[in-house]
Amino acid sequence: MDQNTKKQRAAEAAISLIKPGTVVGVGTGSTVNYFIDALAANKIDIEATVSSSDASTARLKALGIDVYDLNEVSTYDVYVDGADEVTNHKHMIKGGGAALTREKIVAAVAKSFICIVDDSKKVDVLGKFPLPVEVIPLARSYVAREIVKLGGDPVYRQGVITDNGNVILDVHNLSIIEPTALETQLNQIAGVVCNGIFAHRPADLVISASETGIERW
Ligand SMILES: O=C[C@H](O)[C@H](O)[C@H](O)COP(=O)(O)O
Repeated sequence: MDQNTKKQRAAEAAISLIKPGTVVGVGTGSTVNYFIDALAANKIDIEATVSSSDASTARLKALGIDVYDLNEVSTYDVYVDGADEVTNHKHMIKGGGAALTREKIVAAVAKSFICIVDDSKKVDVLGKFPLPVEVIPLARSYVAREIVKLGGDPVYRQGVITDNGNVILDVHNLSIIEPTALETQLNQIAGVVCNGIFAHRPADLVISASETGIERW
């Protein structure tokens, strides 16, 4: 079974957790694209969505699904998003598609976070996937030097501007033993907008698809 089929199966497994009449939080990426398509195909009568990126907003609207501005919503039940890595503790690395900051905000407003992945994303320790850090453009070199002091190897993601007008540093060679502490530490560097560790707000449920079926934890 190829990776895209697994992504699709994880996305479709999340559909049964979506209740009619509710607002649904929608993440970003190829796995979430399958979720958006399944939301439309299953014709679940949701009230609307809130979205974590311009790309997801465009896909939702193209399929006739309403998108609320997050400022119109005080809270909502379920946020569904993919991840680049996820652990048994439901900590994640996100931001491979540069959408980490809006994802963290939209996830923060949700009562629960459902992470949908194929089984290649499951890891014991975060950090093999280079950690995305969104940075104010003016601060790029300064932030990179500060990250080197923390033991990481930052690489500027050339040609990528986030939906917020910022740039991304991908930090290689981190073994993230204490994700909550590193999430906080990175956020304290002046010029960092957000980093891709989701540990302060982990997932509540991970749905992972493999050759043999769906695993939930
Ligand atoms: O910025 C992108 C997001 O964090 C994605 O959720 C993450 O990169 C996983 O993407 P995909 O489902 O395409 O593997």
